[in-house]
Amino acid sequence: MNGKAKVVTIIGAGAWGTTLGNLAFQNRSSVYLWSRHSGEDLRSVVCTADVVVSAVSIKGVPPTIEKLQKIGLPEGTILLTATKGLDPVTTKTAFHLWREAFPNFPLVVLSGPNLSKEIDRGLPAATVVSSYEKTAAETVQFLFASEKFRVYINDDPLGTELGGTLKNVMAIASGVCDGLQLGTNAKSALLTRALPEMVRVGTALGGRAETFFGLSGLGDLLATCNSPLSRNYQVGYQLSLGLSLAEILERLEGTAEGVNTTEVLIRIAGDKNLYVPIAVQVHRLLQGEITPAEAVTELMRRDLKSEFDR
Ligand SMILES: NC(=O)C1=CN([C@@H]2O[C@H](COP(=O)(O)OP(=O)(O)OC[C@H]3O[C@@H](n4cnc5c(N)ncnc54)[C@H](O)[C@@H]3O)[C@@H](O)[C@H]2O)C=CC1
Ligand SMILES: O=C(CO)COP(=O)(O)O
Repeated sequence: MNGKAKVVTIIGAGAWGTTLGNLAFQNRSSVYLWSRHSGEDLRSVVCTADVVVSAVSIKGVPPTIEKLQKIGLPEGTILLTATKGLDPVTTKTAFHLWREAFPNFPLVVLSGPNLSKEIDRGLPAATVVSSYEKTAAETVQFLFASEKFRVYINDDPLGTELGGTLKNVMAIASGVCDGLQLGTNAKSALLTRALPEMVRVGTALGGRAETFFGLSGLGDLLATCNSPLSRNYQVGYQLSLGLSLAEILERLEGTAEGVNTTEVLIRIAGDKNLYVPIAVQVHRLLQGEITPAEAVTELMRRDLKSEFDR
């Protein structure tokens, strides 16, 4: 299948699934947006699709995979995952889960600095689609690319996905930084130190270091850590104003994956002996063990070290 795909089925009618559906529709694809609440038969909309997009949050990935395994997808269907999270049961990324479940299907990851509300307004943005199967990546590239949405490809799906996943933890920290009005120096220090922490974890989990300096790593870190549109940023910001995590999540519009990702990341870091000082403080904050101000103090009073150690 070359050029623009004709039929795209998107599973997950949340903010991101809806935005991706609109982008493909504007490119003249036939788009089915499927939600578990719609009552529509999933089999009928996936079996005719050239591309099946998973835009569910991480907790929706295992049940979605299970449904599709029962249905049995036609050979050659391209699977695209747009989830940014870590599975709390296995600690795996969505790419890993999809790869294990559908080893013989072309699998593509889409991740980048993509705040859906800005894309919905028609503002320009760029993203990355990544796959070990170049033809599949190119098909997805043409499916979504437009004058408003520039789509790059690469061949490091794990690194691409982990950039988008790990920056959500940093976005919580960044929201705290802004909520406490710590200033531009502090924010610059935080984001600059966040990147090597992401690289450390991301490369230990199989991503390539250079990928984290691209759109799906640094790009998404900057977008999410600087925007009140980010749900993860909002979690940190509102914690710093004194709201409880439960109150924030209750009122939040949509999913803040960083809350679960932080918990899973701390387990991974423990198992693999990875140094993740920012994530540790975000975790303690989310657990209610420390206040936002104490988290900042803890980060500032660590042993002095060389900038490029560990
Ligand atoms: N909103 C955004 O700007 C972007 C979001 N993402 C990622 O896309 C994913 C979805 O995000 P949003 O659409 O914003 O979240 P959302 O909260 O608006 O929607 C979540 C979607 O997941 C589905 N879902 C949740 N649990 C499920 C389950 N157990 N079974 C089946 N489906 C389930 C919901 O029905 C809904 O369609 C997240 O991993 C997020 O990090 C990625 C890029 C941009
Ligand atoms: O991933 C995103 C932007 O690239 C969306 O960020 P939030 O999930 O924090 O809203």
